[in-house]
Amino acid sequence: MITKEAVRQACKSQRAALSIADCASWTSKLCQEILQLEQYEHAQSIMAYLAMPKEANLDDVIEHALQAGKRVYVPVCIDKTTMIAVRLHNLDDVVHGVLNIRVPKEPYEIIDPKDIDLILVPGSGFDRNGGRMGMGNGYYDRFLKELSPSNYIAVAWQVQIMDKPIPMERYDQRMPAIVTEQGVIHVN
Ligand SMILES: Nc1nc2c(c(=O)[nH]1)N(C=O)[C@@H](CNc1ccc(C(=O)N[C@@H](CCC(=O)O)C(=O)O)cc1)CN2
Ligand SMILES: Nc1ncnc2c1ncn2[C@@H]1O[C@H](COP(=O)(O)OP(=O)(O)OP(=O)(O)O)[C@@H](O)[C@H]1O
Repeated sequence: MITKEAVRQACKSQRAALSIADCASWTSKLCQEILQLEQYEHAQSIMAYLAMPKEANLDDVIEHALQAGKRVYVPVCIDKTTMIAVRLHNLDDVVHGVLNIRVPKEPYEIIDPKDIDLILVPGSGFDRNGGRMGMGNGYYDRFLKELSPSNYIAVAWQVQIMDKPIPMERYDQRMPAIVTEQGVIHVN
């Protein structure tokens, strides 16, 4: 049997092997796909994430949302298991936090996850049934646990959609849909 960790390493190394030029070329298409989502259009508050290199980048979506007057939140990990959503007013108001991920400057304006209209969820790999492989700390699994799937959607590059099912465990949250630069994959 292939272990979850082996699949995680495969997903992560596959993403690391992407070229920066390819990622850059997919970014504007991805942004367009997200802006077209009905849930995005209707959302007054969104939670995005500040992408790591080669991760599906949402900076243009964040910029658009801020311009459109939506409230924007991004994740901040405060310990090994807990992630909070912190308001971002400006993409320039960030510092480099743990693992070099950008985070808003303190003091943090924290929101209750239940009060976010749309959460864009990152991952290292997904399958067509909404199976998700994250970075391995279970941050999003815990964060999404009590929320309705209508309030979140996964984001990835199309090459991160695996043909084989992602091994799912008890705590793993299935994604209702995945948006990539090639469109939306709806899960039955
Ligand atoms: N852009 C972005 N922000 C995010 C996440 C994410 O997936 N993407 N997260 C989603 O949960 C949380 C951060 N979780 C992360 C967990 C591990 C690693 C990571 O790269 N770990 C290293 C090993 C640790 C180390 O270098 O010390 C690795 O996997 O090689 C990155 C993010 C919150 N913020
Ligand atoms: N709701 C929860 N309560 C307790 N433990 C949890 C919960 N959700 C996940 N975990 C634990 O967290 C650990 C990491 O989970 P998993 O491998 O699914 O992370 P991931 O989804 O890949 O990571 P991330 O969400 O941080 O990107 C596992 O040991 C899992 O059992």
